[in-house]
Amino acid sequence: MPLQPDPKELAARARADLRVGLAVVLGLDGAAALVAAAETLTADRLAAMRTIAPPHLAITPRRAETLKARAYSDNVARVTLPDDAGVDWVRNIADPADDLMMPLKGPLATLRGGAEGIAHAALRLAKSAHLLPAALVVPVEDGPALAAANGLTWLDLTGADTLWQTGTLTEVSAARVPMEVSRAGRLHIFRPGDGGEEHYAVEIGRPDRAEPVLARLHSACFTGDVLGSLKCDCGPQLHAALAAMGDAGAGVLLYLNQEGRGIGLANKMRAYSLQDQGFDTVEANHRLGFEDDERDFRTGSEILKAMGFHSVRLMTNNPRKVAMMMANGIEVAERVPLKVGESDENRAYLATKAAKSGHLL
Ligand SMILES: Nc1nc2c(ncn2[C@@H]2O[C@H](COP(=O)(O)OP(=O)(O)OP(=O)(O)O)[C@@H](O)[C@H]2O)c(=O)[nH]1
Ligand SMILES: [Zn+2]
Repeated sequence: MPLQPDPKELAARARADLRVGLAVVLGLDGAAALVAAAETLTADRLAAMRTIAPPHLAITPRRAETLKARAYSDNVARVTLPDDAGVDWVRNIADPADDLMMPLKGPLATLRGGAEGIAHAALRLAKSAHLLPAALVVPVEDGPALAAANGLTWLDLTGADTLWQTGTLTEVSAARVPMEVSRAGRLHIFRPGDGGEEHYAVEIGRPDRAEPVLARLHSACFTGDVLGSLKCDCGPQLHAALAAMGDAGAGVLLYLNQEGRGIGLANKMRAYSLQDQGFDTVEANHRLGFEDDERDFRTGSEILKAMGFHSVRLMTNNPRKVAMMMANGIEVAERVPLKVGESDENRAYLATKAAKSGHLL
């Protein structure tokens, strides 16, 4: 029935629900569970969830490692909630902000064996909602009935394997934007079909689609791009890439809204707080429960293809970007190094990226 939402549309609704603090009901292979994000959980909701069945808290194996809890899986760790645990307990497990002040959170009991698919999906949903990757999970008997009785979103993940893939991107508008680097600037806006962030393509001149185009995949960095933060090299890289395209008379810069290497600005500021406590950029992401890089570079290759490009001269120091382009049908005719903006403040950050994330110095 065309009026009914499909799983991708329901997932978009579920993400919005989690962000406002609503629980959602997830189903997988005949099992079902009530799921709420740890970050937005209220005491009332926690109490209501407890009346249904004993909850557990799904966290990532990365976060479990910091908390010295056994994950028993590469996908998710499921921490049993003590009877007297309230929202503060849940938040302290989810959020590493006070780890150093209150290091003893354990010993934490974790579940071993049994179906973990829903707990894993709950983490993926929380991540894609740019919340902390931690979710309260309460197994339920009849998912659709519970959802219908309480006006909650029911999302059955059975067979919905494409749910986590980037949605199709559609160009929604474009217009001329004369810029300092080039009068012949044009901004294109692309919207994904999954309700996620829009991404932008800045086209300079009229690049020949038959030739490799000078290209940059730039991930949004509010602090670097807008505030001129000295903690990273993003602002200088953005401006140097645009200037090089202006000089060449042609190029395309994709401005991908993947703030904080895909964890969102709120989580990036959590990571910055941890960096002020002495952790490096990679350790900070791991303590929060994220991988060091959560970006999906397929978005970039999809936009390039939609614009008619097949081959790029890619301005980057990140070999992963090159590999992802090649794996997704865009030829990288040349890698053009982009080394600008090194300062006393970001030297250690750049060295960490080279040592731990494979960036080329
Ligand atoms: N999580 C996290 N993200 C950061 C940090 N510093 C910068 N970022 C983000 O990192 C991303 C930088 O991306 P890019 O400029 O594409 O950099 P890159 O992967 O190093 O690759 P190239 O610049 O192409 O060599 C942006 O999304 C920033 O917001 C940090 O300390 N933690
Ligand atoms: Zn930055």
